[in-house]
Amino acid sequence: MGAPGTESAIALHVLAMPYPGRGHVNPMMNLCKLISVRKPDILFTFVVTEEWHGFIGSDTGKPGNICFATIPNCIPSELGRAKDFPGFLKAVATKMEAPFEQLLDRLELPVDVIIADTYLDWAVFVGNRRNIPVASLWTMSATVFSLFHHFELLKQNGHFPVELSGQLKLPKLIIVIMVSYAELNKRGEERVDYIPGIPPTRLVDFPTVFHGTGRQTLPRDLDSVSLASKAQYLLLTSVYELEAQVIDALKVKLPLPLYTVGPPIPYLDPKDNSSVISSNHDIPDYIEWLNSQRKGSVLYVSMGSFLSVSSSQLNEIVVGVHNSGVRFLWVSRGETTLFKDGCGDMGQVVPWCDQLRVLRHPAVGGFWTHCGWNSTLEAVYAGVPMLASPIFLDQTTDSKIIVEDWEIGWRVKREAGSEKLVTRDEIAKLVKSFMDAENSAVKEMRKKAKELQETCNAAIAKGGSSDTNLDSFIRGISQGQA
Ligand SMILES: O=c1ccn([C@@H]2O[C@H](COP(=O)(O)OP(=O)(O)O[C@H]3O[C@H](CO)[C@@H](O)[C@H](O)[C@H]3O)[C@@H](O)[C@H]2O)c(=O)[nH]1
Repeated sequence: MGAPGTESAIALHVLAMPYPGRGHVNPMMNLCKLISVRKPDILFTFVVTEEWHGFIGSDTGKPGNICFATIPNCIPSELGRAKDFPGFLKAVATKMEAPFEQLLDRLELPVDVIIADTYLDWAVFVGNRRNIPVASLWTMSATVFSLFHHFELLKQNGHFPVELSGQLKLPKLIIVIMVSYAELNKRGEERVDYIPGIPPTRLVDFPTVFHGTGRQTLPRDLDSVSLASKAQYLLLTSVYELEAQVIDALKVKLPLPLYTVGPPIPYLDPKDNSSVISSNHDIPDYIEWLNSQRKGSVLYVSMGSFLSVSSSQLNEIVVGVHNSGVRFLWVSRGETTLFKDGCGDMGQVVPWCDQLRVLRHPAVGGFWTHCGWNSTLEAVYAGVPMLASPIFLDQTTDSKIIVEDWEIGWRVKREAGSEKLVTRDEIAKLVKSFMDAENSAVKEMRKKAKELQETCNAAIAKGGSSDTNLDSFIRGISQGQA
């Protein structure tokens, strides 16, 4: 296991078990880093499949007291999991528990605490069976947790099941889900106003698993959220002030201590941009390119690490952004052929980037995002407004939060109703105005994004909500208290 120092120097042995997906592994690792900075005598064993170890095993920013341990590749490969998402979820639910237990038996140092992703609900049973406290880590918004938690209320109020016209259809071979508001009828516009702490929300903005074929996987979401209550702690990657009323309402209802500890990123000095803009030899080309762009002029485009929009829609987006005349940095996963004529000096296309570093770069003035919760929090942390283009799951709800509750973004699709693709001309117009620094609505939105950034900075500063919560959680696990 390679523990640093002697066993006696280790105050606590924590086993961290992320759900195998980028949007889950990243926040789990960052949480471990945040705890480890505060309490270097905690040893973390970070458990991933062998495949995931290949992806992240060379993490150079990881302190010595976080060590990897692997379980075999008992689930479908990350590289093809979007082809059969329900099948992937089933494998995660049924195939990982046994190797995880075998690993627990193999470890030399007994495990004092397990931090497991909420979607790995079997980890709660393992912990309870072995008398090891479990902290369940929820990597989506508190709002989405609460919507699952209050599922019965939706049923009682006739809001589940609802037939929103035209179900989302999944092609047999490749799941390419564009959340097509167009396919949802007027019922989708109805607002649900009785979930404690959640502002009135349209049905169409509920997680996609509440509608159509998305419902196939809803039982898993409901089970995981329900079983989280059997853990000893619930950790949320949200920031208290960003969803205060929802979190207060959940705290009243849940039988276990709940801590918001976000954003789950390695904190940097918010005023220090030197690592972003200074020149040195390991600066990637895209950062060099950003360094040469005007302040707030670049649109950063990233549609997530997993599912994608349909290729016809993507084509419209590529041409639309290009025609907008706005400069862009685009994370493209395999769709580079769409940039047929290259980008000239208008843009950069990269297969992957250090997203947080990009978002914090002064040249970046907007973020076209699929609204994954990590990306959403990173944009808030960086004070960057968003063009919300959700694809599936919780992203639809995040998009509503960004646009309606925080008012720091615009929807790419504003209305339910049309089945048509968003056209290149609509996109070009939208992007042009979204990035127009002289536009009064944009000025207001950028101001709000900066205010929310301040809120976020206050939460992680000494005595702020996330800072205090992290300390309380560490105290709790150190003293064996919930
Ligand atoms: O070029 C890139 C692209 C992404 N990222 C990082 O990858 C993570 C992506 O996470 P997220 O934005 O949450 O997207 P997904 O990977 O799609 O996240 C999954 O997990 C999230 C948390 O549960 C959910 O909110 C999403 O809906 C679900 O798709 C973020 O930390 C990004 O900074 C990079 O560093 N570089």
